[in-house]
Amino acid sequence: MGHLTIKHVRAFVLRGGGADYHDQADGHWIDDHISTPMSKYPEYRQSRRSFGINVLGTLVVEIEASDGTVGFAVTTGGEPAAYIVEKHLARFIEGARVTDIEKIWDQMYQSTLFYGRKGLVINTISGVDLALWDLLGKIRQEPVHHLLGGAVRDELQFYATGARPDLAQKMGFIGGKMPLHHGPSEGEEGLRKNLEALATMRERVGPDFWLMLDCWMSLDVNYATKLAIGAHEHGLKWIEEALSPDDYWGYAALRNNVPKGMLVTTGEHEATRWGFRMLLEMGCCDIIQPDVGWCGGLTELVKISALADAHNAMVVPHGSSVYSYHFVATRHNSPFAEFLMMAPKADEVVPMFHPQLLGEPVPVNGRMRLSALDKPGFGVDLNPDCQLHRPYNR
Ligand SMILES: C[C@H](O)[C@H](O)CC(=O)C(=O)O
Ligand SMILES: [Mg+2]
Repeated sequence: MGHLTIKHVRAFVLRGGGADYHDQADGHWIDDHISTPMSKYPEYRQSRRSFGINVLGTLVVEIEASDGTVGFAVTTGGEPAAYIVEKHLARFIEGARVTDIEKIWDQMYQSTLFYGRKGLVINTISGVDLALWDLLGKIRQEPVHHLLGGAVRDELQFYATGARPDLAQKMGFIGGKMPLHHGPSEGEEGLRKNLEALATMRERVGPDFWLMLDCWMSLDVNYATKLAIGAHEHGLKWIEEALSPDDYWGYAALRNNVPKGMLVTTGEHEATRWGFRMLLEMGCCDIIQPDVGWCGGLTELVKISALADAHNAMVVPHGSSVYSYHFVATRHNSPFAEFLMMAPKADEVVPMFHPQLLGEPVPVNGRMRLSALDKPGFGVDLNPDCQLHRPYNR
C-alpha cells in the first residue's frame, strides 16, 4: 500500500445543487430575500442568485491510484477551480505516493500563495485534499474517521439550518438556524421584522429549543448589537456570521457587546490555520464554523481544530455533509453538527448534497449513528445520473 502512487487527477464541473448548495431553482427558501452584503443595492436584495451566488457550481476532483482505486470529493469551485487543479496542482499530485497527503497539501498551498491564501484557491485545495483522504480510505478499506484517529462518539446530533425551525423540531433536531431576511439598509422596519420573525418562531417551538440567526456577513457592529439585544428576550442562542469575514476587529467588539450567554459564531468563509488563528487570538467568537470543503480540507481542519481546542472554542463545521460528519465524529470539541435543509420548503430531510452523491447518509430523528459512516473513505459515490463536464482535459 505504501508503494501505491497516484496515476491521474481529473477535475470536473457539475451544475444544480450539491456542493454548490446555493445553485437551486426558483422558489427555494435559500434564495428568498436573505440579508447579504449586496442587500444595500435594491436590485440584488430579493435573490442571491441575482448577484451570482451560484456562479461557480460544483467542482468534482477524482484521483486514481496505480492499482485503479479512485477517490473523489466535491466542493464549490466549478470551472475556475477545475483549471487550477488541471493546470497547476496536478504536478504535485500525479506521481506522488497515496500517503503523501501532508506533503501534497503543503506544495499546493505554498505554490499558490502568490494568488491564493483564501477563497476559490483554498476551496480547490480542499477538494483535492478530501479526494486524497477518500482515496486512502478506499485503499485501506476503512472509513475516514478511522484514519483521523477514531470516533469519540457513537452518534452525531444535529441542528437544522432552514426557513422552518418549527418543522425541524418535529423532525427531532436539537435546534434551528434561520436566515436573517433584512439588513441595515432596510432600516428600523427591517429590524422590527427580523425580531418579529424570531418571536413568532419562538412561540411555535417553545422556550427550550435552540434558535439561531444566520446573518451571512451582512451587518455592521451597531446593527448586529441592536439585533442581538432585541433577540435576547426571544432566547437567541447564537448570532452567526454577522459581519464581513475580514472584520476581525468588529467581531471582537460584537462579542463584547452581545448579552451575556449569547454566543457569537463565524468562520464558514474563513480559511486555513492562519485565518482561524486571527479569529481565535482576537477573541472574535465562541464557536468557529470552518467548512471542510472551503477551509483547506481535512488536513487543515485537524490543525484548525487543535488551535481552537487550545482556545476553549468549539468547532462546529459549516454544512459540508459527509466531509464534516467524519470529522465531527472524531473531535471532543465538536459536540454537534449542522444539517442544511435542502428541501425547497425546508419541510423534509433530503441529503445535503442531493443529487450529486449516492449513499449520502442523513440524520434520522436529528441523529446519525456512527455505523452510517462505516463504509471505506467518505462512504459515498458520485451519482451517475449527474452530468460531469471536464473543461480542461490536459
Ligand atoms: C442560510 C445561510 O444564508 C446560508 O445559505 C447557509 C449558511 O450560512 C449556513 O448554513 O451556515
Ligand atoms: Mg452560516
